[in-house]
Amino acid sequence: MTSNLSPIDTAKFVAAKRAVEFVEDGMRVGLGTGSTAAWMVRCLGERVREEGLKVSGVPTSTRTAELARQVGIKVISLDDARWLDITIDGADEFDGDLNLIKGGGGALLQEKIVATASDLMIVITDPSKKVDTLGRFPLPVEVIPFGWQTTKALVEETLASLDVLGQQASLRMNGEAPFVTDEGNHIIDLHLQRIGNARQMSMVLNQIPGVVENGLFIDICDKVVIGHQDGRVEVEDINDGSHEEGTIEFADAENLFLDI
Ligand SMILES: O=C(CO)[C@H](O)[C@H](O)COP(=O)(O)O
Repeated sequence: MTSNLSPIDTAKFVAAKRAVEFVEDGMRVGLGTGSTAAWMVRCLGERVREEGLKVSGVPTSTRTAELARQVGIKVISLDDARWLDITIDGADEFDGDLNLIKGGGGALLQEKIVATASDLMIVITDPSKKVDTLGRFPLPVEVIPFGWQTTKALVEETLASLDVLGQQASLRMNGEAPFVTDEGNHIIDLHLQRIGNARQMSMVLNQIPGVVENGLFIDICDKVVIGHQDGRVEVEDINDGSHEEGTIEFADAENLFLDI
């Protein structure tokens, strides 16, 4: 099999293509955000257009909503759906218990709400994002703009009392201005290197006034689909401990990308 996609995009496509096989007719589907999730939206759109699959999608960002509409997926709000059958999203890191760091793309708040409202949460990824212990990727923390510098100082004080190696916190920027999320908030990235107790870290961060949510997803993800650049795909399920392997045809991936 050949494709003009880069090896990393091929791996993302392979994971996305396998993951959308879990979507069934009539399902309400949470649509993640990021470059891997974008492949999933394209692959799901292909099933909608070519198989007549009927799904309603709840996007986790304005970017994803726009792409979903472009590829023919019916878009509804979470309030319309109330509860979802499945969510498929990317991640910045995952560990052996399928706990995650998310929010590299700045959509962690909607992503966590949508994933938590889903019967099944699937993460799609390439193998490079697997870690023994979370924390190599900077942990995003969404904070309200009011008094963000005070909130940042409180976060730094809290880090000093926890089992972490690094304690540097930086405001995420978009050029010269602070990055603004879809909900009008800012993001503080925590450069920790290693999070010894992710569950505790998540709970403690969310107790700080001004913090809206953090990017640790604990006990939320059910399955991880890992795509490889040669077309191999692995599916791990944390609930039943299963591990399956297969292959995905990726020669047509580029067309899907260019068409939409
Ligand atoms: O959490 C996210 C966005 O908030 C993304 O899922 C995460 O950043 C992974 O992105 P990509 O697939 O582009 O590597």
